[in-house]
Amino acid sequence: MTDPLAPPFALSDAERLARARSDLRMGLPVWLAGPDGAALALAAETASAPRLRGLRDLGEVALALTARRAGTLRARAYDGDLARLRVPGDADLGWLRATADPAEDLARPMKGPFQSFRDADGPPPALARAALRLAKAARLLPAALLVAHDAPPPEGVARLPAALALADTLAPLSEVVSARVPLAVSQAGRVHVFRSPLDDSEHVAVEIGSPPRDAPVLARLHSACFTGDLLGSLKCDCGPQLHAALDRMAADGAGVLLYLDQEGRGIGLANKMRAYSLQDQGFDTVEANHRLGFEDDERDFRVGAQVLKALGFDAVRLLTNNPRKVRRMEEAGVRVAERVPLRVGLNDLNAAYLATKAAKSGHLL
Ligand SMILES: Nc1nc2c(ncn2[C@@H]2O[C@H](COP(=O)(O)OP(=O)(O)OP(=O)(O)O)[C@@H](O)[C@H]2O)c(=O)[nH]1
Ligand SMILES: [Zn+2]
Repeated sequence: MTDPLAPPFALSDAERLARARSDLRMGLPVWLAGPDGAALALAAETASAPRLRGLRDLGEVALALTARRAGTLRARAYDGDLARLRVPGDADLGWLRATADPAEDLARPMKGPFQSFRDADGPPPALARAALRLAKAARLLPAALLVAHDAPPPEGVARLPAALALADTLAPLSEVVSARVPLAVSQAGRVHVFRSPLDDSEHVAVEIGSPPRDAPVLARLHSACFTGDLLGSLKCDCGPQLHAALDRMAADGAGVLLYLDQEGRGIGLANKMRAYSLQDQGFDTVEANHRLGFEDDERDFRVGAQVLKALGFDAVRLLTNNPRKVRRMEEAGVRVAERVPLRVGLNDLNAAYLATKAAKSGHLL
C-alpha cells in the first residue's frame, strides 16, 4: 500500500497509526485494508451527518461495536469479541449515538432490534476490529462505522493496513527533558517527562532524592486521575494515594513516582465521565466500563516498566494494592522485590468502589 508522500517524507508505520487515530478523532475517514478486502471507517462519536451519508453512498454501512457493548444492547456478536450491526437506511446520528453511547440506555430502553452482519457479509471483521482498536486508542467511544470499499480511497484519506492497527505495539518512549522541582514533601524532587512518537501521551516520573540504581527502588505507578488527583474527588482513592506515596518516598529519602497518562484506567477522561454517569444510574465501576464497550482495565502497564528501565531501575518495592500491576511489572522484566500496601483515602462515597475493585479486580484491601 503506498502513501502519497515520497521519501524522506513518506510516513513510517508509527506515523501512519498516529495519523489514523487523529483523523478518526477529527471525524475523518480512514481506509483500512487487509487480506479480506478494504473498508472506509469513521469513529461513531465524531461522525457527522454528511460523512455518514458519504459512507452510505458507497454501500451498506456497519456499526462495529465490542461484544461488551453488543451484549448490553442484546445484539448478536457473531465475530467473537465484536459485533457488526447493520445500520438501518433511515438511521440518523441520533440513532448512532444512542447505540454507541450507553448514556441513554435506561432513558431509551426500546432501541433495536438490531441485525448483525455475519461471516463474509458486510465489511470484514478484521477491519472492524482494527477500527475499534483505533477508536479506543484515540480515547473515543469504541464504536466505528464501516463500509466495504475495495477501490482506492478518495484522495487525501489516510490508508492503513489493518494489521498495523491490530499489532501489539508498545510505543517506544524516550525522555524529553528533566528538571529539578522542589516539592512540599521533599526539596530533592526532579521531574522527568517521557514521550512517544506514536501517540500524544506524556508520562512523567517524579524522582525523590537520588535512589541508587542497583537496589530495588520504592516506586509507585500512578495512573492519572484528574478528578481524584487534582479536584479531590471523593469517588475514588487516587488523590490520597498519590500524596501518601510521595510522603512515603520523602520519609524514606528516595523513591520514584510514575504519573502515567492513563486517565480512567486507560479509557480517557471523557469516557470516564460517561462511566461516572452510568455509576449514578446504579452500575458499578466494572459494569459501567463494560456497558461502554471497554474492558475493566484498558491500561498497558508495560509503559511504566519502560519508564523505570529508561531511568535505570530494574527492581522495585512497589506501592500498590493491585496484584495485576505486580504481575505486569514482572512480565515486563522489572523485578518486584516487595509489594508495599497503600491503603489510604477510604470514605463513605468510595467504599463501594473500593469494594468492587477488591471483589472484581482482585485488589487487596
Ligand atoms: N474507568 C474508570 N476509571 C476510574 C474510575 N475511578 C477511578 N478510575 C481510574 O482508575 C485509575 C486508578 O489508578 P491507580 O490508582 O494507579 O491504580 P489501581 O489499579 O487502583 O491500583 P493501586 O492504586 O496501585 O492499588 C486512574 O486512572 C483513575 O482515573 C472509574 O470508576 N472508572
Ligand atoms: Zn481516581
